[in-house]
Amino acid sequence: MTKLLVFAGTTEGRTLLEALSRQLSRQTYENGLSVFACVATEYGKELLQDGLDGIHIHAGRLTQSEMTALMKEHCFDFVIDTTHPYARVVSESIRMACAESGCKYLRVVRAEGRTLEMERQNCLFFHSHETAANYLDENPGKVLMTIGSKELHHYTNIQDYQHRLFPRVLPMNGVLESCTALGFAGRQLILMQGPFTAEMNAAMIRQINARYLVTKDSGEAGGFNEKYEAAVETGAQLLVIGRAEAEEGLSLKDLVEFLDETCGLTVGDAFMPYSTQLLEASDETQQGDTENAVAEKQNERRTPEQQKQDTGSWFPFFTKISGKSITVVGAGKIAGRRIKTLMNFDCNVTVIAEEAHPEVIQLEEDHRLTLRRKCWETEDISSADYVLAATNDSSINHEIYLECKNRGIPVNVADDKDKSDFYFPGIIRKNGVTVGVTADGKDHGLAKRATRVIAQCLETHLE
Ligand SMILES: C[C@@]1(CC(=O)O)C2=NC(=C\c3[nH]c(c(CCC(=O)O)c3CC(=O)O)Cc3[nH]c(c(CC(=O)O)c3CCC(=O)O)/C=C3\N/C(=C\2)[C@@H](CCC(=O)O)[C@]3(C)CC(=O)O)/[C@H]1CCC(=O)O
Ligand SMILES: NC(=O)c1ccc[n+]([C@@H]2O[C@H](COP(=O)([O-])OP(=O)(O)OC[C@H]3O[C@@H](n4cnc5c(N)ncnc54)[C@H](O)[C@@H]3O)[C@@H](O)[C@H]2O)c1
Repeated sequence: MTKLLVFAGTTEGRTLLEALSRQLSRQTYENGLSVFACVATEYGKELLQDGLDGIHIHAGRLTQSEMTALMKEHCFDFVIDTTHPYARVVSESIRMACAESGCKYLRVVRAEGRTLEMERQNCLFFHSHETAANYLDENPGKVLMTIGSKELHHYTNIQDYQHRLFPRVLPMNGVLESCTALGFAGRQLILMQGPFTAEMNAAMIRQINARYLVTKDSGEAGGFNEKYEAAVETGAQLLVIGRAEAEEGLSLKDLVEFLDETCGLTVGDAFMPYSTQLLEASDETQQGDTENAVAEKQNERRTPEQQKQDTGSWFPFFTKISGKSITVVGAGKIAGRRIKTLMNFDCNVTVIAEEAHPEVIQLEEDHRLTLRRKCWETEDISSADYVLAATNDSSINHEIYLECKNRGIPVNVADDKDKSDFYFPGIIRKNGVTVGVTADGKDHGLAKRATRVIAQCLETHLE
């Protein structure tokens, strides 16, 4: 009998547990494997909700002595630590508890240092302040800067930085002077000394309506965890500059190989690299029949019927948008997101909406679009080359659709894909490359995840 305890809470943890769960479902004898999992956070619990048959999951933070007690009670052969790279305190406790209970400790580290899981949680990593500044220059929205004052000058090339950036710096005369010299006015500056709690960070993000939080890869002492938690909670994107020092341990693949060899298991058979897993996770969990899904995915040979199903219905022509007029009806959550994306392209955006998202209002104040605060009327689209119908009233969206058909204007209807002439893709722009992502309108969550994965990949690999 092999008894495993897995401290999860990251994508690696979930991937490992799913593979172990598949191993358990294949087990024909009783005394082969038993798996106990611990997750500390709500997020970890959410990730683990589906598809983990046969695994006992404990949710909630354990103290070191509770860990030791659990380990002594179950006499685990191996305790596998896949906790977050920034959760150093937790790793340390697990290590100590293993030493006290005599269980063998195995640490899983990320091959690339990080982090599809963090990417999903709104993190982007940059090697230098320059590349982060370039990114911010290309992506609109307010920014809470928590890198101190010495490196701030890297960010003054960002268009409109005096309005977009809110540096949080130490309350010292010299610091204030250097920030003022860089062109930051009093209303942009937050002069406060830390440490800051996650709640405090979140409140500041909300107060300035920041879309981004910029931090150095400072580890615990720099309050990284509190910033990370605040970013996750508010939905702000965390831009992390620099790399944390590498941690020692096994990659997930090596760990699985080790388990298979040492314990006579075949976990590796059901193991897919987690980037693949991430993309495929939703169909897998929805289908429930994970065994079949894995077998199918591993089978390269496809029947003609399957190949037909794989044929895309949406071709990514890249359309010349320069100088074109795009009318967006609605300025809420969805329209707002799309308008922000359009701001990275050279087109004339006109927005028709009764109520507008604050960021759209800000864009109007910055003269980057035309906003007409009114009810939609047919004439509003008369000069449009493309129309996005994104009000929260489906009958209005339908009217817009009919009017566009009447006038031969290509239209996108946010609440009914069957009425759309074009889909709005997930978009990434990096170093002059534009990527558009579609899942053929069949799975928006998948399109979103794929967009995140590709963005991360370009961020890491495209110089
Ligand atoms: C890629 C992305 C671009 C963008 O929107 O910027 C995008 N949807 C995204 C996210 C998303 N969409 C939805 C959710 C809620 C959760 C869920 O239901 O899963 C989430 C998740 C979220 O918001 O987090 C709900 C939803 N979406 C559509 C309908 C109506 C329908 O299906 O008929 C409904 C139900 C509405 C309702 O309930 O009334 C339709 C469309 N959405 C499309 C694009 C088009 C092609 C998609 C494709 O290629 O597969 C398509 C077909 C037509 C179009 O609108 O162009 C973006 C990811 C951006 C990113 O990377 O963050
Ligand atoms: N395609 C997608 O990715 C996706 C995702 C989620 C939701 N949706 C759909 O998108 C639509 C918009 O959702 P939301 O969350 O942005 O809504 P929202 O409530 O945040 O915003 C609605 C916007 O429409 C405006 N509006 C309503 N009636 C209007 C009218 N007659 N004239 C002018 N403006 C009008 C409002 O003033 C507001 O700006 C919904 O139909 C929703 O079902 C699409």
